[in-house]
Amino acid sequence: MPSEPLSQKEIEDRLRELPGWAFENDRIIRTYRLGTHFAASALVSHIASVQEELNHHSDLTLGYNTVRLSVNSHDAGGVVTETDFALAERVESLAPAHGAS
Ligand SMILES: C[C@H](O)[C@H](O)[C@H]1CNC2=NC(N)=NC(=O)C2=N1
Repeated sequence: MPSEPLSQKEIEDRLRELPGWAFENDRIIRTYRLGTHFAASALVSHIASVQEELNHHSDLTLGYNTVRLSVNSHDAGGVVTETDFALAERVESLAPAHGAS
């Protein structure tokens, strides 16, 4: 997966395809809301398995009924790359089955 920094325009273009995601402090971020704390913890576990598979890891924050992801590419110097969006797209594809919004 290319780890070249994406331009601001490229990031904005990609975010248009990912409702709920935003660019903040050189990271892409998303907060999911779940029905229960246990559902939120299950989503964290599922995301962690995908992150291990991709070898790309976000900062995951588990709240009462929320899961917050914040990610960029350390190996590229702490900027947003295609790999971050690959992770975001994988999480977007698995989140609905958890009842996440
Ligand atoms: C050595 C290991 O493969 C690398 O450090 C991986 C691990 N997970 C990672 N996660 C993130 N977010 N960025 C990276 O550059 C990265 N690199």
